[in-house]
Amino acid sequence: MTDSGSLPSRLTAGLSGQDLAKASAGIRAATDLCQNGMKLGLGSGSTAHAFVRALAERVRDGLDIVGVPTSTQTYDLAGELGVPLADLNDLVELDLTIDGTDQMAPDGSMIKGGGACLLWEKVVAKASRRVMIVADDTKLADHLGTFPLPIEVLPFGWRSSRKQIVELLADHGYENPDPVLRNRSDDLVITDSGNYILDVTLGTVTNQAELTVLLNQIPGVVENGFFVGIADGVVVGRPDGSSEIIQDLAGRDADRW
Ligand SMILES: O=C(CO)[C@H](O)[C@H](O)COP(=O)(O)O
Repeated sequence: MTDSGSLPSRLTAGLSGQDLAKASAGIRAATDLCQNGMKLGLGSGSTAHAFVRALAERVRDGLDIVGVPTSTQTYDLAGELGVPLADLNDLVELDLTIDGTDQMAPDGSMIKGGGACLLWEKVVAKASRRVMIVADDTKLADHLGTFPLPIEVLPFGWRSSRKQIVELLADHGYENPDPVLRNRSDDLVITDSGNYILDVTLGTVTNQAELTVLLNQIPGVVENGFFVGIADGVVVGRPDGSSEIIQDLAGRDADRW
């Protein structure tokens, strides 16, 4: 389902290239996927935030939804824009989550966590009956792994957790894995749950389903950025402002987009 209909200029003014692609995916998701009465998971990152801005316009026009943010940044943005918010503990189950991705393979598996929000993002996605991803077309890859995998670890004993991560990855075919503690502008990145992020570049990944289980068995690993069997579909935005909705990704048997 491709759409290159006109985009509201107040949401796209001055944007070009990848930013326009992100905005077009976000606007399409808010326009075509959100309906009255829905309990929505609100993703994190610039593409999900383009969605939140477009959703806020629909709320101002009368759309009746409630949102659960997947990060403090999304909580702040959605709150400022007047999107009604709720605590996941008060809703327990959601109708639909719209979130971004760092990389998506043709079977719908993803690497997420470039914005350090993977833990809340996975909790919210797994609480949702349906998960749709918003992405510019650079995020679609024939396989995962060129984007470094984020792994959220407890600060307590993180060096021991890191050592076990290295051993696990080496045992599963990855040469000299080197998880790096994430810093931004020389400051250690601390997640919304008070944890650290280790980023590890893996190259070509084909065993993401197995790794996602094994990584989470290491004491101190809180969550990893593989999202396998979670996305139902993707809204792909392109630099010309067009967008396409691809449904039924989970379990899709394809090795190329
Ligand atoms: O997983 C995420 C944050 O943890 C984001 O969804 C991901 O990093 C994509 O971000 P952007 O839309 O800015 O490219």
